[in-house]
Amino acid sequence: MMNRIYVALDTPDLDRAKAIATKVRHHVGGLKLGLEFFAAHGQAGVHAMQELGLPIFLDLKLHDIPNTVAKAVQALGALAPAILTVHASGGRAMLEDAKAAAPVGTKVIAVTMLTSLDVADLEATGVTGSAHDQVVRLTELARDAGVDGIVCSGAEVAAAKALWPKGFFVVPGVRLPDGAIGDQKRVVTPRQAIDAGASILVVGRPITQAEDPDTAARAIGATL
Ligand SMILES: O=C(O)c1cc(=O)[nH]c(=O)n1[C@@H]1O[C@H](COP(=O)(O)O)[C@@H](O)[C@H]1O
Repeated sequence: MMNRIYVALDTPDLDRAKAIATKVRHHVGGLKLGLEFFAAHGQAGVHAMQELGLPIFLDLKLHDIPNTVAKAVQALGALAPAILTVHASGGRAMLEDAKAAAPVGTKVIAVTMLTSLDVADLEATGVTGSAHDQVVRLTELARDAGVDGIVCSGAEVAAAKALWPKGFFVVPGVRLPDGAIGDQKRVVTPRQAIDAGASILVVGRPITQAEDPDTAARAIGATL
């Protein structure tokens, strides 16, 4: 079974990103590069990380008008990432155009409700109802727009998968029972997320902030 952990290399320091990736490369299935890394290093930084030979998840959570997102996806297509994220709340036309602009081998994945939000945060943005309802609504939108899958917390992934059995489900915000939660709000254990139907897990600080990232990645993998 392929390794389902993507390590989130959230740092603006290219040498640090490379050092962590080199340490954990045999214990993760891929590397996730996000806004922090991309803002600092752009496409050249992604190329540098591709030298490690692992699949790249480019997590830029694009959210803009359809034309702008499609053109950005087209420009990023040169990197041929395995996975690319957009925000589901950008709407159906944006999702359709993002998918149409992506290379054939790139999964376009729609972020539903960030794992750093709770119901009160959602309500402050004008959306009432539970996290479950919001994830279900955006999962249906993403599925009907023809993208490849969604990002949600481990608390909603079972409901999302029931609506979309062939979808690809990315679950971040996972923590071992004794782990520091930080800014995340809807957290489950890695094992709970996999049991509930996650296709892959995104794990950042529990690996990158550990004294020994290699041991931490192995310990998480051993619970799956
Ligand atoms: O799209 C994501 O990967 C993502 C979506 C989401 O709802 N929540 C979330 O935490 N993430 C990302 O997952 C990673 C979680 O990092 P840690 O909380 O350090 O494990 C970060 O890189 C976030 O950008």
